[in-house]
Amino acid sequence: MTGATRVLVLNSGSSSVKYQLLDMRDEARLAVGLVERIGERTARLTHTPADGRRRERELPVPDHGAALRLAAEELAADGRGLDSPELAVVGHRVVHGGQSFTEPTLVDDAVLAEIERLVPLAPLHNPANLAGIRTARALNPDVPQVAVFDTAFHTTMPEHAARYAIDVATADRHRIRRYGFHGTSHAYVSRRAAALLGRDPSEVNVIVLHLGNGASASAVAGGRCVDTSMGLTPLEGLVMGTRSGDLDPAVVFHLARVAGMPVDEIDALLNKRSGLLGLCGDNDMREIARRMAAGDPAARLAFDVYAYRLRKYLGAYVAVLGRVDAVAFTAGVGENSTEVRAAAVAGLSGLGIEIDERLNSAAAKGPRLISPEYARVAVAVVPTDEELEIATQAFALARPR
Ligand SMILES: Nc1ncnc2c1ncn2[C@@H]1O[C@H](COP(=O)(O)OP(=O)(O)O)[C@@H](O)[C@H]1O
Ligand SMILES: CC(=O)OP(=O)(O)O
Ligand SMILES: [Mg+2]
Repeated sequence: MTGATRVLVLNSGSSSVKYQLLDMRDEARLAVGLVERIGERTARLTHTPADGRRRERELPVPDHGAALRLAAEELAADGRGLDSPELAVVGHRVVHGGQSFTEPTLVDDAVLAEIERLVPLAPLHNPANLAGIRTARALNPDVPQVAVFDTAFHTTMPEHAARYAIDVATADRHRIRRYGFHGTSHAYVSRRAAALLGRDPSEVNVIVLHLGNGASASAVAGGRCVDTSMGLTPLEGLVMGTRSGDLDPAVVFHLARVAGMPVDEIDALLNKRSGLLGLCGDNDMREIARRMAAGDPAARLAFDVYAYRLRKYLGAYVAVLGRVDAVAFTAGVGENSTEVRAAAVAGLSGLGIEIDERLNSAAAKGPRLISPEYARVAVAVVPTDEELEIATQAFALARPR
């Protein structure tokens, strides 16, 4: 491999920026960083270069542009700033690509304008992603920027899965349909699950359970997504750390009419104060497991609601796929919580889905099977790596051919 081989990956959330600098020759991480609490009185930056000597700073960071300039300063202090000739491309996670973007895309002014046009569909995420792209461009106008969309992998969903059963004209006018998110992770993990079975992705049907702070399930048939649990926004579907997931839409009318809540307050309630946090006051699954072990009934209920929703989606996606070869657990909770994995598949042996308790609780890293050998469906733990996937896609697009 000749020429520049480094990729900077930016993942801008609503109040944080995560970044990684990778060298694509060996996929080594040259730096990993996080700026959190952007816009609050003091933000915190954590930067860990390849030597593992972590640096931390607390300071006010007003917006995402300022966060990226700070990250660039830290990288420059390592001799790896955005002006380095080794930098091949900057890859950006962009949450909402609507129906416009089905693949990673080299950013130009038209692409920026289209991401801007999608802001009403993702008011918390897309502005942060845009700020990241604009700032990276300003810091080095010569380095290509590639946008990798959370929604892209789900654009293969058939119309009957993507449509809500509402008036078609209204839906179309306002671009209301099911888009799905976490696509980079679902794509990566479904491919890795196929590899774990020693099969080509085109030959296998996989259910992926991405369980982080945000959580979503997807049904992947022969490498293509056919359904996913998030919808117009990342609020639909599974119970999450702070989001309710599925509920009767009439709950919203009820809160407005009977409780007198303004729409922004309902939005905040369902997105930020619901899910596990709303049910028991904690959104960290480790804490919930600890409280549950100590006999705390609220934590128990939160866990049961979470696991029950997961089980329902598993059953639904067995029906969607007809034949399932693998179920893959991923992200913070999926990779680490033996309790959640066990509860999610409890009672599903009739569907061929079961796990081996010893394998499930073994302390292991990396992709691994946790189902008994005789089981019809392979159940696996497959660590996700959205940053590596974004870097790989961005590098492939930006490399001179
Ligand atoms: N050892 C663990 N056991 C159970 N849950 C864990 C463990 N480690 C992390 N988690 C959970 O993972 C979640 C965060 O997942 P992560 O994929 O990092 O989230 P995101 O990227 O969406 O912010 C938290 O709820 C945390 O409690
Ligand atoms: C889209 C989404 O839900 O992302 P996250 O899990 O990072 O909040
Ligand atoms: Mg994550």
